[in-house]
Amino acid sequence: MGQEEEQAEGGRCVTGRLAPSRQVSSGQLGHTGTGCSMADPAQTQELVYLVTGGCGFLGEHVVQMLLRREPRLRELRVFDLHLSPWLEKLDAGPVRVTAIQGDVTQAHEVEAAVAGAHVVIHMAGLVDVFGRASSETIHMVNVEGTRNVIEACVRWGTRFLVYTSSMEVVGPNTKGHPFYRGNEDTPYEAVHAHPYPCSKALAERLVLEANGREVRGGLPLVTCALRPTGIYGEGHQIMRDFYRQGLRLGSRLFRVVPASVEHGRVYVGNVAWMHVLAAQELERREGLMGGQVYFCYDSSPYKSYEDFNMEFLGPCGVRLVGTRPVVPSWLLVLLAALNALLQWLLRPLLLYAPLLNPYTLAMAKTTFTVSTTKAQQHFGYEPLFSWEESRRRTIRWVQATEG
Ligand SMILES: NC(=O)c1ccc[n+]([C@@H]2O[C@H](COP(=O)([O-])OP(=O)(O)OC[C@H]3O[C@@H](n4cnc5c(N)ncnc54)[C@H](O)[C@@H]3O)[C@@H](O)[C@H]2O)c1
Ligand SMILES: C[C@@H](CO)CCC[C@@H](C)[C@H]1CC[C@H]2[C@@H]3[C@H](O)C=C4C[C@@H](O)CC[C@]4(C)[C@H]3CC[C@]12C
Repeated sequence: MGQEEEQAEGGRCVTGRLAPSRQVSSGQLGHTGTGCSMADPAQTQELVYLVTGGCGFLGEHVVQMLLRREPRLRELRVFDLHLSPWLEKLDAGPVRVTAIQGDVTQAHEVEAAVAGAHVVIHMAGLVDVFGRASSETIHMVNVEGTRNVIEACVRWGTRFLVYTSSMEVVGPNTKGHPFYRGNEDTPYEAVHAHPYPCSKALAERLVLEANGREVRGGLPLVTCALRPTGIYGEGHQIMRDFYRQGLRLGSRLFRVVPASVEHGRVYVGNVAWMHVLAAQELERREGLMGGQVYFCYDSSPYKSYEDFNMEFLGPCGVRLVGTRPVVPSWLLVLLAALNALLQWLLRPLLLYAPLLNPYTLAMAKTTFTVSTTKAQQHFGYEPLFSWEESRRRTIRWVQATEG
């Protein structure tokens, strides 16, 4: 557990913008031999993987994990609206990495990327609970983008599709009902009002309903959805925002949510590992895994959102003031509503999108934690990183962000 190698540098990546036709440009990376790759030369490298959203927070970890833990990988296609510079420093060993700048809302771009892929991990999406994007845009990217991915799989005969869903497909709901250490079968009234959870729920349904559809060549499509809770780890933008806010406030943050509210969190490396494992096992266990949902979990402790963040920000010199909320609940509700009003009033002039709004407050105030072993039972998932290792890596990253 937790003994993953450090990310190695070296190699080169040939990136290519999508041509209007279905062909993507690609390049063979030189093998620099780092010891990071799990590839066994004796095994045939035959598989082509496509990761949509592969340049995002989770996507980067999935790309790295695939390179280390999928010995059958021949080509890895990384599809994203914005290609990241780290792609050029990837050490891909003998694997061909194809970077594709594309938009999931454009069916022809998705088709070109999917053609010839054996497995698709679809995680491209707009993660927006702060009102940065319109509900129409969120729907277009998260739902119609997912529809395009499914249709491309059917068209080109790609049989295995793993979708990155979210805990928010279940809750917290608009009524603030607690979901206390629940699992995939726990009854819960899933009622969505916000565009982001609505879009994730619709997209997840599309993916699950597509399981069993006949793809080109006559075989069935096999799909599953993974539902992370709040992901943390290296690259987590919101953690960085809290750290900067703490520094601005004189190395302090103020408790505003009761410590008794539990919030589910999971380390990004473990979420990435779960994606890789699910993708690998879909083929062997299609009868069991096809059409299933799995919460992403590991041994991260159950804590409130703020107390959990302090596990990393504390060692970086930030302290949390108050054992109870320092602001009365009604005032926080008022501030959140005021932020929403300001956002609406200022919209014609500028984008005002603070962390606190009625929706994020409701999320932070509602217990939502999972306790399940379904992924372990269905495809043998065990977290790769212990809590201690996840914490150590995250602290090191937070320290480095302001360094
Ligand atoms: N971060 C979390 O806590 C969390 C929790 C549960 C589920 N998820 C899900 O995990 C996935 C990845 O989330 P993340 O936290 O890495 O977010 P992210 O924003 O860092 O990554 C999303 C990636 O998708 C890309 N993208 C956005 N629109 C696109 C488009 N139209 N076409 C192609 N690419 C596009 C972005 O450029 C980005 O690189 C999302 O589907 C999200 O809903 C995230
Ligand atoms: C009241 C504030 C004072 O400290 C705290 C606000 C915290 C919020 C910004 C975050 C509380 C819960 C977070 C969400 C949760 O972890 C799960 C998510 C699911 C995922 O699909 C996307 C990210 C997120 C919505 C995440 C976003 C930030 C919070 C709302």
